[in-house]
Amino acid sequence: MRRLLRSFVFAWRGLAHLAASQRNFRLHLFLAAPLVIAAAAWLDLAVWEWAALLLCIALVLGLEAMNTALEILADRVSREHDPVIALAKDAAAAAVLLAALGAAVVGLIVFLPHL
Ligand SMILES: Nc1ncnc2c1ncn2[C@@H]1O[C@H](COP(=O)(O)OP(=O)(O)OP(=O)(O)O)[C@@H](O)[C@H]1O
Repeated sequence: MRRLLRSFVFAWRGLAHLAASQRNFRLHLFLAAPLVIAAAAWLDLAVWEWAALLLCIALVLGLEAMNTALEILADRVSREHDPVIALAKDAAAAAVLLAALGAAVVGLIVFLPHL
């Protein structure tokens, strides 16, 4: 039980760091996600629609977090210009982009019929 609690503390610390240091993460967490949730509540969406939207929010935020983790590690490995680090960072950025595009498509599929 104490181990589980410690894991939550570490994860919470990670969230606090992301919110304090990453502009994109802040935008998703404090602007995009609340807007989507407010619109979903206003439109009285079905359970599956809520599930799809919440999953998208979690996916985008989670991949933003992983992208930041990789950037931090890459910067610790080398601050010099390195084509391999560029590949790794670009791939992580692509993961975020793909999730954001998928979330946008899901948003259109869910919201358009209600509007
Ligand atoms: N050490 C490096 N060597 C080579 N290319 C790099 C290096 N660091 C960053 N880059 C290039 O710059 C891009 C942006 O990297 P950076 O670490 O500045 O991320 P960022 O601007 O903070 O991105 P994000 O908005 O996703 O947080 C990378 O995708 C990569 O193409």
